[in-house]
Amino acid sequence: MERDWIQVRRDLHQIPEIGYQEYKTQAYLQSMIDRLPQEHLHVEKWKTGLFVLVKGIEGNRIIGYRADIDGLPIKEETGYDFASNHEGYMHACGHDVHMTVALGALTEVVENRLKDDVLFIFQPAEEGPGGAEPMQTSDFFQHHRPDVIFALHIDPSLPVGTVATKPGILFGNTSELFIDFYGKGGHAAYPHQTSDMLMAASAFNMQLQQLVARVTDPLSEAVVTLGKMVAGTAGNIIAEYARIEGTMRTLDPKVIPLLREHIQSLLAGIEERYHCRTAVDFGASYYMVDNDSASVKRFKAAVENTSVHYQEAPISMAGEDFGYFLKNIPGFMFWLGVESPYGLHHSKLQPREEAIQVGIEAVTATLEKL
Ligand SMILES: CC(=O)N[C@@H](CCC[C@H](N)C(=O)O)C(=O)O
Repeated sequence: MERDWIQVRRDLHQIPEIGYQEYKTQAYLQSMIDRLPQEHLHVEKWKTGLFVLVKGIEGNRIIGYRADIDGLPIKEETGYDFASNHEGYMHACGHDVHMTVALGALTEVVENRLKDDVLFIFQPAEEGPGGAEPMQTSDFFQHHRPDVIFALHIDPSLPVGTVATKPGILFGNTSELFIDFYGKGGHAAYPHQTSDMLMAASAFNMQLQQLVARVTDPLSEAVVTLGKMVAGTAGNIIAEYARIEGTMRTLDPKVIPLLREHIQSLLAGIEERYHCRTAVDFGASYYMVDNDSASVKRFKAAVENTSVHYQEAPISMAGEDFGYFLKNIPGFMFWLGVESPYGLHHSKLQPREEAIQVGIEAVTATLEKL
């Protein structure tokens, strides 16, 4: 059956919702699945996500395919006439494309049943606080645990028609970082009577970067980014409170606890120097995406039989909670080229929509051969 996957992607693009708020998204996905012949389908809700099991002809194995479904708190600036209807939120990480490709592959598999069962996983909260780990503890997953699993992520830097991955580590380990600074505010003209939290948070930011320069082994690879800092109320009031939000990424999972330990010690110094109290929360952490070499080999062979071009990918410090699936089940993740002048997490991200059909072709071919 011919479907307009570009329209589906545009519909999903208009309703981005953040982690565990994906109610409209779940309802939209469910409505698309309801239109398919139901005979060999079983749909199970999990929080704001969905499991969709397609029974195969023999059903000796289960192949898992996961698509993440959440959006980001970014104000869209694409100028699309199908831009986000949710002010301040955007599918700026391509999960609208991920879901559309999954629906396309699901439709193919329902219409041309495979030998194996296929479990499609529409997973909430990839951007945080993480859905992959808790989803695996559900009864449904425990009873339909895939033997092998894979997923894709769009890549704005790759041309349309290209997919890329590698055996071994593809994405790093991550840990979020949230710190509140509590001090004493006051008049801009009397700093000696205050403890300035804007200053404390700035000092912490400068010291934090030195951890990567001087604490971690240069060969172990690490990056620490603070993406948000909030402090103060007006130009002539010394800030009594500041908050920073950030993330750390490493290739070696042992480096995350090391960074956390040094952050605690830096904060003890900040408290003493700036006469303040701090509270740190390391939020969610994601395990690295470590691709199984044999599965990558089968993926490469599968796509080489199609019009899709395969190439080897470099390691990325992006984080992906799909790593938690791969911690327990062999499989892999790959990049799908979408050629956008603006990158992931950018308000002008514009994936080329021809990539959707390429994704459907690559995923369907892989489901047949994995
Ligand atoms: C592919 C991608 O962009 N993933 C996100 C995952 C975020 C993990 C977590 N919320 C964190 O910020 O550490 C990424 O930012 O890499």
